[in-house]
Amino acid sequence: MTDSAAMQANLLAEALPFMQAYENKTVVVKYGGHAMGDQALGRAFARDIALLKQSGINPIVVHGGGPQIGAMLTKMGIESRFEGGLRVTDQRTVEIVEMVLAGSINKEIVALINAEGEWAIGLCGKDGNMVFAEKAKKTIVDPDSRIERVLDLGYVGEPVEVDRTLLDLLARSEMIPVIAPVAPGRDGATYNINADTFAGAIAGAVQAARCLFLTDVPGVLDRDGQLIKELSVAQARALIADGTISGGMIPKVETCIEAIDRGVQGVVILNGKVLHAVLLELLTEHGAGTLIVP
Ligand SMILES: Nc1ncnc2c1ncn2[C@@H]1O[C@H](COP(=O)(O)OP(=O)(O)O)[C@@H](O)[C@H]1O
Ligand SMILES: CC(=O)N[C@@H](CCC(=O)OP(=O)(O)O)C(=O)O
Repeated sequence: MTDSAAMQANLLAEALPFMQAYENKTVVVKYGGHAMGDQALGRAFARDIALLKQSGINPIVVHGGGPQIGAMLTKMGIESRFEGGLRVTDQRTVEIVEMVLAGSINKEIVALINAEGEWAIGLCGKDGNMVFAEKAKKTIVDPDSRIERVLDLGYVGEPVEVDRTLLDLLARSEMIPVIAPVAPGRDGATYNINADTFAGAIAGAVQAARCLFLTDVPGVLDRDGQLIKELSVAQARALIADGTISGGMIPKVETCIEAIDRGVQGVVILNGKVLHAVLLELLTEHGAGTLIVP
Protein backbone atom coordinates (compact mmCIF):
# COMPACT_ATOMS: atom_id res chain seq x y z
CA MET A 1 0.00 0.00 0.00
CA THR A 2 1.31 3.49 -0.83
CA ASP A 3 1.75 6.14 1.87
CA SER A 4 -1.06 8.20 0.44
CA ALA A 5 -3.45 5.22 0.41
CA ALA A 6 -2.54 4.53 4.04
CA MET A 7 -3.22 8.18 4.90
CA GLN A 8 -6.62 7.98 3.22
CA ALA A 9 -7.43 4.78 5.09
CA ASN A 10 -6.38 6.41 8.36
CA LEU A 11 -8.65 9.35 7.69
CA LEU A 12 -11.57 7.00 7.04
CA ALA A 13 -10.80 5.03 10.19
CA GLU A 14 -10.58 8.28 12.16
CA ALA A 15 -14.22 8.96 11.29
CA LEU A 16 -15.53 5.91 13.22
CA PRO A 17 -15.78 7.39 16.75
CA PHE A 18 -17.44 10.53 15.34
CA MET A 19 -19.93 8.43 13.37
CA GLN A 20 -20.71 6.48 16.51
CA ALA A 21 -21.15 9.66 18.55
CA TYR A 22 -23.60 11.12 16.02
CA GLU A 23 -25.49 7.90 15.24
CA ASN A 24 -29.25 8.60 15.16
CA LYS A 25 -28.58 12.22 16.15
CA THR A 26 -29.86 15.18 14.20
CA VAL A 27 -27.49 17.66 12.63
CA VAL A 28 -28.91 20.85 11.15
CA VAL A 29 -26.75 22.33 8.39
CA LYS A 30 -27.44 25.88 7.29
CA TYR A 31 -26.16 26.35 3.76
CA GLY A 32 -25.72 30.07 3.15
CA GLY A 33 -26.21 31.78 -0.17
CA HIS A 34 -22.60 32.95 -0.17
CA ALA A 35 -21.37 29.36 0.18
CA MET A 36 -23.29 28.32 -2.98
CA GLY A 37 -22.55 29.03 -6.61
CA ASP A 38 -19.45 26.98 -7.29
CA GLN A 39 -20.26 23.61 -8.91
CA ALA A 40 -17.51 21.59 -7.26
CA LEU A 41 -18.39 23.02 -3.85
CA GLY A 42 -22.08 22.29 -4.38
CA ARG A 43 -21.35 18.68 -5.32
CA ALA A 44 -19.01 18.24 -2.34
CA PHE A 45 -21.66 19.69 -0.02
CA ALA A 46 -24.32 17.32 -1.42
CA ARG A 47 -21.98 14.36 -1.05
CA ASP A 48 -21.28 15.28 2.58
CA ILE A 49 -25.00 15.39 3.36
CA ALA A 50 -25.52 12.07 1.55
CA LEU A 51 -22.67 10.49 3.49
CA LEU A 52 -24.11 11.66 6.82
CA LYS A 53 -27.47 10.06 6.02
CA GLN A 54 -25.77 6.83 4.92
CA SER A 55 -23.85 6.81 8.21
CA GLY A 56 -27.04 6.71 10.27
CA ILE A 57 -26.90 10.44 11.10
CA ASN A 58 -29.99 12.54 10.47
CA PRO A 59 -29.12 15.66 8.47
CA ILE A 60 -31.58 18.51 7.98
CA VAL A 61 -30.53 21.16 5.46
CA VAL A 62 -31.80 24.72 5.82
CA HIS A 63 -30.64 26.99 3.03
CA GLY A 64 -30.37 30.68 2.38
CA GLY A 65 -29.97 32.52 -0.89
CA GLY A 66 -29.53 36.19 -0.05
CA PRO A 67 -27.22 36.99 -2.99
CA GLN A 68 -29.46 35.05 -5.39
CA ILE A 69 -32.54 36.98 -4.20
CA GLY A 70 -30.55 40.19 -4.63
CA ALA A 71 -29.65 39.26 -8.23
CA MET A 72 -33.29 38.52 -9.10
CA LEU A 73 -34.49 41.76 -7.51
CA THR A 74 -31.88 43.68 -9.52
CA LYS A 75 -33.10 41.98 -12.71
CA MET A 76 -36.60 43.14 -11.88
CA GLY A 77 -35.45 46.66 -11.13
CA ILE A 78 -36.10 46.42 -7.37
CA GLU A 79 -33.51 47.75 -4.98
CA SER A 80 -32.31 45.59 -2.02
CA ARG A 81 -32.25 47.32 1.34
CA PHE A 82 -31.03 45.79 4.60
CA GLU A 83 -31.45 46.93 8.18
CA GLY A 84 -29.71 45.10 11.02
CA GLY A 85 -28.65 42.39 8.53
CA LEU A 86 -32.26 41.72 7.43
CA ARG A 87 -33.85 42.43 4.06
CA VAL A 88 -36.60 45.05 4.14
CA THR A 89 -39.36 43.04 2.46
CA ASP A 90 -42.49 44.54 0.89
CA GLN A 91 -45.28 42.52 -0.80
CA ARG A 92 -43.56 42.37 -4.21
CA THR A 93 -40.27 41.42 -2.62
CA VAL A 94 -41.73 38.59 -0.55
CA GLU A 95 -43.19 37.07 -3.72
CA ILE A 96 -39.75 37.07 -5.34
CA VAL A 97 -38.11 35.78 -2.15
CA GLU A 98 -40.50 32.82 -2.09
CA MET A 99 -39.97 32.14 -5.79
CA VAL A 100 -36.17 32.16 -5.50
CA LEU A 101 -35.81 30.40 -2.13
CA ALA A 102 -38.62 27.81 -2.15
CA GLY A 103 -38.42 27.48 -5.94
CA SER A 104 -35.16 27.49 -7.81
CA ILE A 105 -32.56 27.31 -5.02
CA ASN A 106 -34.45 24.69 -3.03
CA LYS A 107 -34.80 22.39 -6.04
CA GLU A 108 -31.18 22.92 -7.06
CA ILE A 109 -29.98 21.62 -3.68
CA VAL A 110 -32.49 18.74 -3.76
CA ALA A 111 -31.20 17.77 -7.21
CA LEU A 112 -27.57 17.91 -6.07
CA ILE A 113 -28.22 15.58 -3.13
CA ASN A 114 -30.33 13.24 -5.27
CA ALA A 115 -27.51 13.10 -7.82
CA GLU A 116 -25.44 11.52 -5.03
CA GLY A 117 -27.96 8.66 -4.89
CA GLU A 118 -30.03 9.92 -1.96
CA TRP A 119 -33.67 10.96 -1.50
CA ALA A 120 -33.86 14.65 -0.71
CA ILE A 121 -37.20 16.37 -0.41
CA GLY A 122 -37.64 20.12 -0.81
CA LEU A 123 -39.83 21.93 1.70
CA CYS A 124 -40.49 25.31 3.25
CA GLY A 125 -42.11 26.29 6.52
CA LYS A 126 -45.53 26.01 4.87
CA ASP A 127 -45.23 22.25 4.30
CA GLY A 128 -46.76 19.99 6.91
CA ASN A 129 -47.54 23.05 9.08
CA MET A 130 -43.86 22.95 10.00
CA VAL A 131 -43.25 26.60 10.89
CA PHE A 132 -45.51 29.55 11.60
CA ALA A 133 -44.08 33.04 11.72
CA GLU A 134 -45.03 36.45 13.05
CA LYS A 135 -43.92 39.84 11.82
CA ALA A 136 -40.41 40.42 13.18
CA LYS A 137 -40.19 42.84 16.08
CA LYS A 138 -36.62 44.01 15.68
CA THR A 139 -34.90 46.89 17.39
CA ILE A 140 -31.39 48.14 16.76
CA VAL A 141 -29.18 50.36 18.84
CA ASP A 142 -27.47 53.09 16.85
CA PRO A 143 -23.74 52.62 17.66
CA ASP A 144 -23.11 56.39 17.67
CA SER A 145 -26.12 57.82 19.49
CA ARG A 146 -26.88 54.59 21.48
CA ILE A 147 -30.58 55.25 20.83
CA GLU A 148 -32.77 52.17 20.32
CA ARG A 149 -34.92 52.18 17.20
CA VAL A 150 -37.78 49.82 16.22
CA LEU A 151 -37.40 48.53 12.66
CA ASP A 152 -40.30 48.08 10.28
CA LEU A 153 -39.05 45.37 7.95
CA GLY A 154 -42.39 44.62 6.25
CA TYR A 155 -42.90 40.91 5.62
CA VAL A 156 -39.87 39.77 7.55
CA GLY A 157 -40.91 37.10 10.01
CA GLU A 158 -39.67 35.34 13.09
CA PRO A 159 -40.55 31.68 13.64
CA VAL A 160 -42.94 31.44 16.59
CA GLU A 161 -44.24 27.87 16.25
CA VAL A 162 -42.27 24.88 14.97
CA ASP A 163 -44.04 21.53 14.62
CA ARG A 164 -41.54 18.70 14.33
CA THR A 165 -44.05 16.02 13.21
CA LEU A 166 -42.97 16.03 9.57
CA LEU A 167 -39.26 16.23 10.46
CA ASP A 168 -39.59 13.25 12.84
CA LEU A 169 -41.34 11.29 10.12
CA LEU A 170 -38.57 12.07 7.63
CA ALA A 171 -35.86 11.23 10.18
CA ARG A 172 -37.23 7.69 10.31
CA SER A 173 -37.27 7.47 6.50
CA GLU A 174 -34.74 7.58 3.69
CA MET A 175 -35.65 11.20 3.03
CA ILE A 176 -33.40 14.18 3.68
CA PRO A 177 -35.34 17.42 4.26
CA VAL A 178 -34.05 20.53 2.47
CA ILE A 179 -35.92 23.53 3.83
CA ALA A 180 -36.34 27.09 2.51
CA PRO A 181 -36.80 29.83 5.13
CA VAL A 182 -40.25 30.96 4.10
CA ALA A 183 -43.22 30.47 6.42
CA PRO A 184 -46.86 31.45 6.72
CA GLY A 185 -48.29 33.58 9.49
CA ARG A 186 -51.54 32.80 11.28
CA ASP A 187 -52.60 36.10 9.67
CA GLY A 188 -52.45 34.47 6.21
CA ALA A 189 -49.36 36.39 5.07
CA THR A 190 -46.14 34.82 3.78
CA TYR A 191 -43.02 35.80 5.67
CA ASN A 192 -39.37 36.03 4.63
CA ILE A 193 -37.22 34.68 7.45
CA ASN A 194 -33.48 35.05 7.71
CA ALA A 195 -32.12 31.57 6.97
CA ASP A 196 -29.90 31.55 10.05
CA THR A 197 -32.84 32.40 12.32
CA PHE A 198 -34.91 29.70 10.62
CA ALA A 199 -32.15 27.07 11.00
CA GLY A 200 -31.76 27.93 14.69
CA ALA A 201 -35.49 27.51 15.29
CA ILE A 202 -35.49 24.12 13.55
CA ALA A 203 -32.37 23.01 15.45
CA GLY A 204 -33.98 24.02 18.74
CA ALA A 205 -37.26 22.25 17.96
CA VAL A 206 -35.55 18.95 17.10
CA GLN A 207 -32.92 19.34 19.87
CA ALA A 208 -30.13 18.94 17.35
CA ALA A 209 -26.77 17.57 18.44
CA ARG A 210 -25.07 20.11 16.18
CA CYS A 211 -26.04 23.12 14.15
CA LEU A 212 -23.53 24.17 11.48
CA PHE A 213 -23.67 27.53 9.74
CA LEU A 214 -21.81 27.43 6.43
CA THR A 215 -20.84 30.89 5.25
CA ASP A 216 -18.11 32.59 3.21
CA VAL A 217 -15.73 33.51 6.01
CA PRO A 218 -13.69 31.18 8.26
CA GLY A 219 -15.91 32.03 11.25
CA VAL A 220 -16.31 35.05 13.50
CA LEU A 221 -13.35 37.37 12.93
CA ASP A 222 -11.93 39.86 15.43
CA ARG A 223 -11.12 43.50 14.65
CA ASP A 224 -7.84 42.42 13.04
CA GLY A 225 -9.56 39.90 10.82
CA GLN A 226 -8.26 36.93 12.83
CA LEU A 227 -10.48 33.89 13.40
CA ILE A 228 -11.93 33.56 16.90
CA LYS A 229 -11.95 29.80 17.59
CA GLU A 230 -14.30 29.85 20.55
CA LEU A 231 -16.71 32.46 21.85
CA SER A 232 -18.86 32.48 24.95
CA VAL A 233 -22.36 33.88 24.69
CA ALA A 234 -21.31 36.94 26.71
CA GLN A 235 -18.27 37.60 24.48
CA ALA A 236 -20.42 37.26 21.36
CA ARG A 237 -22.92 39.81 22.69
CA ALA A 238 -20.08 42.23 23.42
CA LEU A 239 -18.73 41.91 19.86
CA ILE A 240 -22.19 42.73 18.45
CA ALA A 241 -22.55 45.72 20.79
CA ASP A 242 -19.14 47.19 19.85
CA GLY A 243 -19.68 46.71 16.10
CA THR A 244 -16.97 44.05 15.51
CA ILE A 245 -19.78 41.76 14.37
CA SER A 246 -21.93 43.48 11.76
CA GLY A 247 -24.21 42.87 8.77
CA GLY A 248 -25.30 39.28 8.13
CA MET A 249 -23.07 38.04 10.94
CA ILE A 250 -25.43 39.67 13.49
CA PRO A 251 -28.48 37.39 12.92
CA LYS A 252 -26.08 34.44 12.59
CA VAL A 253 -24.48 34.96 15.99
CA GLU A 254 -27.79 35.90 17.64
CA THR A 255 -29.22 32.67 16.29
CA CYS A 256 -26.31 30.68 17.70
CA ILE A 257 -27.00 32.18 21.12
CA GLU A 258 -30.71 31.38 20.91
CA ALA A 259 -30.01 27.83 19.69
CA ILE A 260 -27.75 27.22 22.69
CA ASP A 261 -30.44 28.64 25.00
CA ARG A 262 -32.93 26.20 23.45
CA GLY A 263 -30.70 23.21 24.18
CA VAL A 264 -28.75 22.67 20.93
CA GLN A 265 -25.53 20.97 22.06
CA GLY A 266 -23.03 22.66 19.77
CA VAL A 267 -23.14 25.50 17.29
CA VAL A 268 -20.38 26.23 14.76
CA ILE A 269 -19.93 29.01 12.19
CA LEU A 270 -17.55 27.81 9.47
CA ASN A 271 -16.37 28.40 5.94
CA GLY A 272 -18.61 26.67 3.42
CA LYS A 273 -16.14 27.58 0.67
CA VAL A 274 -13.81 24.85 1.91
CA LEU A 275 -14.43 21.57 0.07
CA HIS A 276 -16.17 19.00 2.33
CA ALA A 277 -16.43 21.51 5.19
CA VAL A 278 -19.30 19.51 6.75
CA LEU A 279 -17.38 16.21 6.88
CA LEU A 280 -14.23 17.90 8.11
CA GLU A 281 -16.17 19.53 10.93
CA LEU A 282 -18.23 16.53 12.01
CA LEU A 283 -16.18 13.43 11.25
CA THR A 284 -12.53 14.42 11.68
CA GLU A 285 -10.31 16.00 14.31
CA HIS A 286 -9.97 19.05 12.03
CA GLY A 287 -12.92 21.00 13.40
CA ALA A 288 -12.76 24.47 11.90
CA GLY A 289 -14.57 27.74 12.39
CA THR A 290 -15.93 29.41 15.51
CA LEU A 291 -17.54 27.28 18.19
CA ILE A 292 -20.04 29.18 20.31
CA VAL A 293 -20.43 27.85 23.83
CA PRO A 294 -22.65 28.87 26.78
N1 LIG B 1 -16.87 39.94 12.88
C1 LIG B 1 -17.19 39.34 11.71
N2 LIG B 1 -16.64 38.16 11.40
C2 LIG B 1 -16.92 37.55 10.23
N3 LIG B 1 -17.78 38.05 9.31
C3 LIG B 1 -18.39 39.23 9.56
C4 LIG B 1 -18.12 39.92 10.77
N4 LIG B 1 -18.87 41.05 10.76
C5 LIG B 1 -19.54 41.07 9.59
N5 LIG B 1 -19.27 39.98 8.86
C6 LIG B 1 -19.85 39.72 7.54
O1 LIG B 1 -20.83 38.70 7.65
C7 LIG B 1 -20.85 37.95 6.43
C8 LIG B 1 -21.54 36.62 6.66
O2 LIG B 1 -22.94 36.82 6.79
P1 LIG B 1 -23.93 36.64 5.52
O3 LIG B 1 -23.46 37.56 4.43
O4 LIG B 1 -25.32 36.79 5.98
O5 LIG B 1 -23.57 35.16 5.09
P2 LIG B 1 -24.48 33.96 4.58
O6 LIG B 1 -25.09 34.40 3.29
O7 LIG B 1 -23.50 32.86 4.44
O8 LIG B 1 -25.49 33.70 5.66
C9 LIG B 1 -19.38 37.88 6.08
O9 LIG B 1 -19.18 37.66 4.70
C10 LIG B 1 -18.83 39.24 6.52
O10 LIG B 1 -18.88 40.15 5.45
C1 LIG C 1 -35.19 38.54 6.30
C2 LIG C 1 -34.04 38.18 5.43
O1 LIG C 1 -33.05 38.91 5.39
N1 LIG C 1 -34.14 37.06 4.72
C3 LIG C 1 -33.11 36.59 3.84
C4 LIG C 1 -33.42 35.14 3.47
C5 LIG C 1 -32.30 34.46 2.74
C6 LIG C 1 -31.06 34.31 3.60
O2 LIG C 1 -31.03 34.47 4.81
O3 LIG C 1 -29.96 33.91 2.86
P1 LIG C 1 -28.43 33.87 3.32
O4 LIG C 1 -28.32 32.83 4.38
O5 LIG C 1 -27.76 33.47 2.06
O6 LIG C 1 -28.03 35.23 3.81
C7 LIG C 1 -33.04 37.46 2.57
O7 LIG C 1 -34.07 37.95 2.11
O8 LIG C 1 -31.92 37.61 2.03
